[in-house]
Amino acid sequence: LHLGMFEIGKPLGKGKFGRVYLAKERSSGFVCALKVLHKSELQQGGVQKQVRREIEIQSNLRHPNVLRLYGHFHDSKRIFLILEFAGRGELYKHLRKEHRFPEWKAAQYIAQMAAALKYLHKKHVMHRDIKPENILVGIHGEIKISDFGWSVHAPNNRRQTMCGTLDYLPPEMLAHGSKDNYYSEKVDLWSLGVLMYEFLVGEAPFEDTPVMTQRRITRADMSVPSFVSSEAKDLIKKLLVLDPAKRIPLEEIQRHPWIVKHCE
Ligand SMILES: CC(C)CCNC(=O)Cn1cc(-c2ccc3c(-c4nc5ccccc5[nH]4)n[nH]c3c2)cn1
Repeated sequence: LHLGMFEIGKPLGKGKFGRVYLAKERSSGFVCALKVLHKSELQQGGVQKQVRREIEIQSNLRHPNVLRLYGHFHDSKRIFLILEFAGRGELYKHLRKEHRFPEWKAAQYIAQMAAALKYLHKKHVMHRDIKPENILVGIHGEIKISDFGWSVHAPNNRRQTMCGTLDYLPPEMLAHGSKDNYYSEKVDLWSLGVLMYEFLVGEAPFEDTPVMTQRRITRADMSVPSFVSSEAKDLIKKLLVLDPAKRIPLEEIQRHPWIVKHCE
């Protein structure tokens, strides 16, 4: 594996720790997204061990709704990640353009997210930092979750908050004031509820000033507009539950009437 075997195309995105380019593997014609990380920047950010761990984890993940990491290689200065190319790009751009998704589309996306999370949790991988900015869309309209922890930074209309948006943080990660305290994979159920709300309403349920957002999250203080169907509202209410143990489990999401109705 080395850079010469790839023909580099247009930039696909840029961020804090790296740029991503459309790339084609010369001999096979295989199209991928080639991400370039500079070792010096990783050192400065103190994240090189984390990146090695993430590469190890993601190389072993195989699911239609989880973005593939096919391989990686490096030269003296850079690390190259061979990532799956998602033919329809970033989900948040579609969401911004359409303002909000029709219920059938939101239900299909949530069903795919639940399937991806079920797969990740089974492999004891969690907290994939669920938010629209971390989701790509494949050529057949299927969603691909990725962990952009390293990259989201580009100025365009991603949520402009300091260290990434608070909107998706569950109460148990705010309560003790630090992100490092113990959390279980139930955090992903809360974030899935926030994602579902944003798909259907066009804005996050606790969107406010940073201080107010934290207060509203810890009180689960949100209201669902009347144009949202009662079945959808029922599922949102079963995900945005303060007590992690009381959130609807992934298996039950896939059997929920709102999902079944739109995913026959
Ligand atoms: C440490 C390492 C294991 C982390 C691995 N994960 C990432 O690097 C997360 N990441 C994925 C990307 C990314 C960004 C854009 C794309 C695209 C893509 N397809 C597009 C189609 C049209 C317009 C833009 C597009 N971007 N496909 N695959 C991508 C992958 C950027 N960062």
